[in-house]
Amino acid sequence: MSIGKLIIQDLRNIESVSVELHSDLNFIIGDNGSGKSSLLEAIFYLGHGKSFRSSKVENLLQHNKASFTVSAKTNKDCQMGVRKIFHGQSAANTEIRINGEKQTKFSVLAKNIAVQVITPESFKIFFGGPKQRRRFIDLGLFHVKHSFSDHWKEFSRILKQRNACLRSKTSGSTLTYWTDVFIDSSQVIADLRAGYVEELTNELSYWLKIMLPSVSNEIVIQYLQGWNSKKSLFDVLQQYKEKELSYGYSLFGAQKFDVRFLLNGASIDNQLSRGQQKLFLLALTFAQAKLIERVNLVKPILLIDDVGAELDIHSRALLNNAIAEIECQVIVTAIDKAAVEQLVPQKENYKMFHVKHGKLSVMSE
Ligand SMILES: Nc1ncnc2c1ncn2[C@@H]1O[C@H](COP(=O)(O)OP(=O)(O)OP(=O)(O)O)[C@@H](O)[C@H]1O
Repeated sequence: MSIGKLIIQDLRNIESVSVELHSDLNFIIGDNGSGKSSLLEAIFYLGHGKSFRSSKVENLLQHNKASFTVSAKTNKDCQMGVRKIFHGQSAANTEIRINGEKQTKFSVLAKNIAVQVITPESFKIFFGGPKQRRRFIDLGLFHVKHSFSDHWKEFSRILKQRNACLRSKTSGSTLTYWTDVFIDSSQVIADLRAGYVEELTNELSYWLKIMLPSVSNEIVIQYLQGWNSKKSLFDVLQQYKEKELSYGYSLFGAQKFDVRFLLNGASIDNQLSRGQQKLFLLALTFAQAKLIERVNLVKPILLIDDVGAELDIHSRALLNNAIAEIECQVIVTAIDKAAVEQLVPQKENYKMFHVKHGKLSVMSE
């Protein structure tokens, strides 16, 4: 899947844009504050129903406007659109349409369009707390293992109930019941994730060979399921029953999973340079995109914001090799043409746009 026509209205500094994107590769060039990231925000919103930079969706709304709209026509003739309408400070309505039909859930849109973004901040966040890593892995699972979404909803419901018991210090049969179902549900989620991480690891090695060839054979993904892998979750919860009751929430289980990226057995963020970390994250994202494509037959859309940041000429050339290989729609932003010089293909198989004050124009050579 790739986006052909993209229409954006009243999103950040973009008042009105209607543009025909290239199905493979697009460059968005513009000064700081011109609206490059806003354009990526619009596409990301279509795939995720949220912003990639802010937890508040109202930050996407252009000042003094009451709604914003993003719509796209894909190369498969699928027309999809979202309008977010705000009423005063907090409440907002979301109107979602696919091929003219009203939809109530973003997940329906997300099944039709898989969008992944890499920004200069991504790698810092990614190697920081576990939140981003969990989100990344579960996004892949959502697209690749179709039963995951229902299992995850069920797990979240059970976790809530179990936490309510622990919070209110309800021990006895009610806690036993919720603990039993929590264990079963955690195991289902953990098995799905373990399978997915294994697939991702295999795919990653292919992309690392292209983007980080010098260390590609030494990098592994370590999966931490959320409790000691040498013990059953039942035994762990027995052992820490009092501790969980005193904390008032579940300390172990599938909600606590994480992944570590190791180079020769030690965390890669202490060993790779920032540019290499960015290449690693790109390789990981490309690997995930490829898995999504293989299973869904929907080509993900990759957004790379400010590609020049952290990457030297050599690294950009490596990224170029990966972009040539990925066969997904790629949208790259940069502050000037020089930053994308190594990424521009020989054949004119791309489009380059200039953005200024939230307006887009096709750039001539
Ligand atoms: N809600 C909003 N309404 C109107 N304008 C906004 C809103 N939020 C941000 N802006 C403005 O939009 C402009 C574009 O921001 P954006 O992040 O897209 O820039 P950019 O081209 O990616 O710049 P940089 O290269 O610095 O990252 C900024 O000048 C910002 O002040």
